[in-house]
Amino acid sequence: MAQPALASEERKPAPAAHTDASVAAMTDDAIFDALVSGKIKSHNLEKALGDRSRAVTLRRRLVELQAAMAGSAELAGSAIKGLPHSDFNSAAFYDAVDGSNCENVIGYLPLPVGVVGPMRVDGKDYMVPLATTEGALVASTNRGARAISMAGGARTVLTGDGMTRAPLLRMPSLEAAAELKAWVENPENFKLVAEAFSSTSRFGRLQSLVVSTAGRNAYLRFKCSTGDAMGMNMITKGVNAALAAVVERFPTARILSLSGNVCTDKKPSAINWVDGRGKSVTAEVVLSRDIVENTLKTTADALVELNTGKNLIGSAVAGSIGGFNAHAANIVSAVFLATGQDVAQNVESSMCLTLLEHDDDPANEGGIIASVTMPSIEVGTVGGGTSLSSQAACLDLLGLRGAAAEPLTPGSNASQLARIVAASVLAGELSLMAAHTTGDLLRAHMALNRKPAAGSAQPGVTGGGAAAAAAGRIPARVASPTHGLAAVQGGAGSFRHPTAAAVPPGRRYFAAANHRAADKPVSPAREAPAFLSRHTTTPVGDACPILRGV
Ligand SMILES: CC(C)(COP(=O)([O-])OP(=O)([O-])OC[C@H]1O[C@@H](n2cnc3c(N)ncnc32)[C@H](O)[C@@H]1OP(=O)([O-])[O-])[C@@H](O)C(=O)NCCC(=O)NCCSC(=O)C[C@@](C)(O)CC(=O)[O-]
Ligand SMILES: NC(=O)C1=CN([C@@H]2O[C@H](COP(=O)(O)OP(=O)(O)OC[C@H]3O[C@@H](n4cnc5c(N)ncnc54)[C@H](OP(=O)(O)O)[C@@H]3O)[C@@H](O)[C@H]2O)C=CC1
Repeated sequence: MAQPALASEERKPAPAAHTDASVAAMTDDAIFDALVSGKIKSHNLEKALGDRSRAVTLRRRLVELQAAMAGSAELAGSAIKGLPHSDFNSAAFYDAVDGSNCENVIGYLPLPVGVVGPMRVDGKDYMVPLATTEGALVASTNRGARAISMAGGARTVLTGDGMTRAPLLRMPSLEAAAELKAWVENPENFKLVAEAFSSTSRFGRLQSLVVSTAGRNAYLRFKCSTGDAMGMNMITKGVNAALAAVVERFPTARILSLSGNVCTDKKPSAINWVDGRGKSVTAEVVLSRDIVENTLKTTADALVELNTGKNLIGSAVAGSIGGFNAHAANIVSAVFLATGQDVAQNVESSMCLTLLEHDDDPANEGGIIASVTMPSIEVGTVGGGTSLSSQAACLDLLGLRGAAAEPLTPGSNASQLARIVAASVLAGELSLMAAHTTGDLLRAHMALNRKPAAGSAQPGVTGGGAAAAAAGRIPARVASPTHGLAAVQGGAGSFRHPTAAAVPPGRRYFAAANHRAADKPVSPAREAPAFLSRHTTTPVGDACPILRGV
């Protein structure tokens, strides 16, 4: 296949830079102002400062500000404080865990939490936390998020919302199994069963009950709404009560298990792919040629061709169920870990159909329509691991902690989280697919995903990043001293900050002052000047780049 990667010389030039030493000598307040004004990039802090703890502290201050722009200013402040970075209150943690999250506890496992964003989803900006040990994942998703926000944001639709549980009943005969099915599926009897189900929860409401039979086995697939909970305990409790009503009518039925695998929980299955489980969401973004070429550094033709060959045909050849994507599971798992979801449910939650299509609108020649359709995202904002302090802080960062409060209806927080999961997957898909088209995958991972032994070159990559770029093997931006590859490979590199001229048009945040596309919405944080003025000396208003929309 032709590699339509843009030649490195066609790419935007790297911006002018501070030297690392000059940045390290600045005060924290001065660096923070430089971050806000776009003179220093947040993801370059470690390299520029040579002090990773200081980098994390400064980045947290920035994320607090960015999250404040996306929602409640004070909430964002407490969110980031709730996510520990230097010390950890293990006694409170063990108290919280006991009786709800883990048994036989012997410790805890620190996992790095990175952040992606601001990413615009349905007109609102989000800072999305990702917990992962796969270097390059956050960088990649961040690139996709940037492309999405530059395009005005992702739009999402929720096409289904119901958790399922399918107990297995063993009937004395084939006929009894058929009779059970007919009885349960009769609307009058469904009402009886639903009443018993609903008596167990203020939020769990039975939506449907479909029976599959196999010989004398009957599988009753209950589907219910679960408010803001992911809902597995809730539905299992409801099903237990509902079955009492069923068994009263069919006393010879034997309940073999509350779960008969037709649910299907934590295992691959076609039923979830076809019928949905949890939240069914589609997220879409329309990207212009400029964004495809300058942010993703590829072309529409290359993306469309690869998506067809890899995500559609390749997955079909592999006999995939719901795996018509590049790496949805990467982003789903990372968001799940950060926000306290049941990570085993990433099996079905990661089912995803990625579409990258040419835009037939003549006004968007060279652009693409990108979407992910995910029928089975199982998430909650109450229950399970969501109430542990660090995970709750990550939900706070999204403004989605706990039960949705008035005037929102119960379930709004959980469904919004599912929409953000889908949009984040869209970001990850766009960036990885772009990297595949340009041959950047391995190089990015050698740079960001493998620490070299002291003094040794990276396996699989010879020479420094700049040398590799000069040889045309890697894109200039990856090889730029402002990014990881040069550093890992021993490139001397200096820290750079963009000049007004060097900032690409359409840059969303951290752009040089006074660049703003007039037709794009303004961040809600524009209305939070008091909060901002407490946190930065950068002027609030149009002159403050961080307050600007795309
Ligand atoms: C690494 C990039 C993004 C470089 O890509 P690039 O375009 O050269 O990066 P750039 O330096 O020009 O920066 C562009 C933007 O990317 C983001 N970005 C860039 N660097 C950072 C960073 N350090 N930290 C945070 N964000 C970063 C950031 O938004 C930045 O904008 P800026 O803020 O600079 O204006 C690209 O090469 C890439 O996306 N590679 C793909 C890596 C990837 O997606 N890995 C995921 C795992 S793959 C896997 O596990 C599954 C697999 C592969 O087996 C599945 C399959 O396909 O079968
Ligand atoms: N039992 C099982 O088979 C399985 C369990 N799990 C585990 O289940 C746990 C999650 O179960 P889940 O049912 O989601 O959570 P919980 O068991 O914590 O139940 C949710 C609780 O929150 C209450 N609640 C308060 N406000 C709301 C609201 N707005 N919306 C919904 N509920 C609200 C519910 O009230 P009310 O009492 O009125 O319903 C209920 O008591 C996870 O730990 C997961 O790992 C995972 C897979 C299988």
